[in-house]
Amino acid sequence: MQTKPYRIGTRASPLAQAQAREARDRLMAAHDLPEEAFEIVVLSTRGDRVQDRPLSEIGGKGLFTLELEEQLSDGRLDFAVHSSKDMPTVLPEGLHLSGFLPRADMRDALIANGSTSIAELADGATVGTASLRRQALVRRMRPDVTVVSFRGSVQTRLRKLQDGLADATLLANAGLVRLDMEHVASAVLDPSTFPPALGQGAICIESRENDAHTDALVAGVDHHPTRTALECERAFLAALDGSCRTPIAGLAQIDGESLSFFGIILTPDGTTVHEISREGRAREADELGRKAGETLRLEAGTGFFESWV
Ligand SMILES: NCc1[nH]cc(CCC(=O)O)c1CC(=O)O
Repeated sequence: MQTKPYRIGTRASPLAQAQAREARDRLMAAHDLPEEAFEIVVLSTRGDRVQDRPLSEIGGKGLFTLELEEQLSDGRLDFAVHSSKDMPTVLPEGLHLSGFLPRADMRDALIANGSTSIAELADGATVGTASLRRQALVRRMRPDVTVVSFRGSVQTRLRKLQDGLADATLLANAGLVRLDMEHVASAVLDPSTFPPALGQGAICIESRENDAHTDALVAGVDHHPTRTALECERAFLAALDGSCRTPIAGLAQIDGESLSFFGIILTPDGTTVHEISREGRAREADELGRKAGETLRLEAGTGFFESWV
């Protein structure tokens, strides 16, 4: 019997803390443990502190996980809770993703003062987003739209919208749901025309590879179909060397033993697009994602990746 509480690491944003509580609540239910068996440790990360520049400029996704991973590696934390889409494909040595909670809504929500689609936005409207994927997907449909950088927590971005810094913004619907803010969405966008980020909507748990005790705990909440979908999506991302500089989107869906995958890469202005769809077996998720990424990489050619970095 564990005597000290499990130390759960999370970033400080309200969304990150809601995700940590969801992981804790699921672990409590799965193992019939009291709330006191867990302690949620809130850390501020470099990615959270630097909000005036796009992520792609300040060093990418790793900045959101660095502080948590340091404390995880040296044993100050037992595990960390993250949004899968914020996780780099390569983790620090000795750490692994030991669990995936059941994926929530993976779609993007449009928040646009009444417009219920990208097509309906006013001529020359301004869209606030710091995501290269969202920027490219919007500009693909609406080259007349101007994109302005919006970073910060969900609350910060909604405040910027209210302050008139843009006519519309896009947020992960899963985040709105977790914050009980679904009502702010003007529309939830169809993944076939507005594909999500790889990993969007799925909460993951990161822990030490040699910590069998934590692995056994986390196994109680690991959701197999979500893990399989994420294996495919992360293999796709890794094959494309998914730096934060390439607009990239996609989705793996599991139906029993089968898997269907859709992936897309674009130039930031949305004028050049390469897409791929693949059907296969769930048990080959990793290979299917990797091959889809390699195929797309060849099709696009090296010039595609070098044209704007
Ligand atoms: N980059 C920030 C981030 N990371 C994960 C989510 C949403 C929650 C999720 O995808 O599970 C968000 C906010 C957003 O994109 O609106």
